Amino acid sequence: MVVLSQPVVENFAHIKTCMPTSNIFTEIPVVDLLDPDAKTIIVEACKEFGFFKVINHGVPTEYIAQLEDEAIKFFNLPKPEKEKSGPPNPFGYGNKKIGLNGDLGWVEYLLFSTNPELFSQKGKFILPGISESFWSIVNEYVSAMRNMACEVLEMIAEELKIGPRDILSKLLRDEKSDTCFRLNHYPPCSELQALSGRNLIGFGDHTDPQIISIIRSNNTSGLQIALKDGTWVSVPPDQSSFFINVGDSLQVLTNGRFRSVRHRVLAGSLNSRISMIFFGGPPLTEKITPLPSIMEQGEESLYNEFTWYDYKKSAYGTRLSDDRLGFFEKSFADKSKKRSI
Ligand SMILES: C=C1C[C@]23C[C@@]1(O)CC[C@H]2[C@@]12CC[C@H](O)[C@@](C)(C(=O)O1)[C@H]2[C@@H]3C(=O)O
Ligand SMILES: O=C(O)CCC(=O)C(=O)O
Ligand SMILES: [Fe+2]
Repeated sequence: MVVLSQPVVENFAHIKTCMPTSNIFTEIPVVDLLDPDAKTIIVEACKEFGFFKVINHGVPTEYIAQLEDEAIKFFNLPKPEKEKSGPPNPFGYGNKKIGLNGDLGWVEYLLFSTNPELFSQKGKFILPGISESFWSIVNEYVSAMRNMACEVLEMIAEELKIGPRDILSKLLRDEKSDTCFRLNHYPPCSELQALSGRNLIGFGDHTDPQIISIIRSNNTSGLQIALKDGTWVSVPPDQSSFFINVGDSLQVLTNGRFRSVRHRVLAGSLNSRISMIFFGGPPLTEKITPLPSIMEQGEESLYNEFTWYDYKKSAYGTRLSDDRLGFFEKSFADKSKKRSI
């Protein structure tokens, strides 16, 4: 169990709450990476849920444990120490404020770019609260996540028969890949639970903008995903497995065949949740458009053409729960025309 010092009762008045749901996601697709049928299960899961769990992943447990220990050490530091690495712009330490447009959650976090140019200046780390050893553990972990994300993307390319095996994974292997990494800590909040039976929203509902995200957490629940019909279901935690999300960019690259999954995190009343998320993104100049090899004869793109830079620029101007992809859908112009009549 994670031992984190209890937070002082802080003001949670501006943070949204919701009733805990009893819906447990029991049909969660489980992908055994050593199973020869893994690629079929992955593609089915990406179409139906945009989400699945990975077991037999081969990531050494010591990488995971070391990183979790470092994260706990960091989040246990006194507030002024942690704040030396903030406020996030968008990288760095953040507390409750998510993004730049007024979103709040019961969470503190560290957000990193995995591109060292953004973090080191002549070998000196820009985030003062982050030691070199912490940084090197993050690097080891991120490179294990990149390998796993690429393996999954290669299985997808094979199963969909969309040309070279690396047609998707090369976007993450590119040295200019715009990938980021996040450590989240959701302190428990027993007071609210006792007062109202409600849970604080740790991280509000959203889709991830990138191609693919890999979530790993300790054994504390909180992650929920929305099914196609909009029902929220709770994902049972499993500290030895990884959970994979389809991001907006992969939805576009597959012309809507895969579903970018809406998800959120509820803070618990008893235990801290610690999560680490790898967000695999393409280079900024990459055009995000349906892969020509996936399109059937006569099929049209559902989206206007844009680069990852265009998408990110637009995404950073939105609130967490906004439909970011909506602005780029071809039907968006028609929808807004109809609305104004
Ligand atoms: C409110 C916001 C936070 C976010 C940038 C945004 O304007 C909209 C997308 C958000 C999100 C969700 C997934 C990842 O956690 C994240 C790092 C990302 O790439 O997009 C966050 C952004 C953030 O926290 O800065
Ligand atoms: O902390 C988690 O488990 C998920 C958080 C998340 O979805 C995100 O940071 O984008
Ligand atoms: Fe997310």
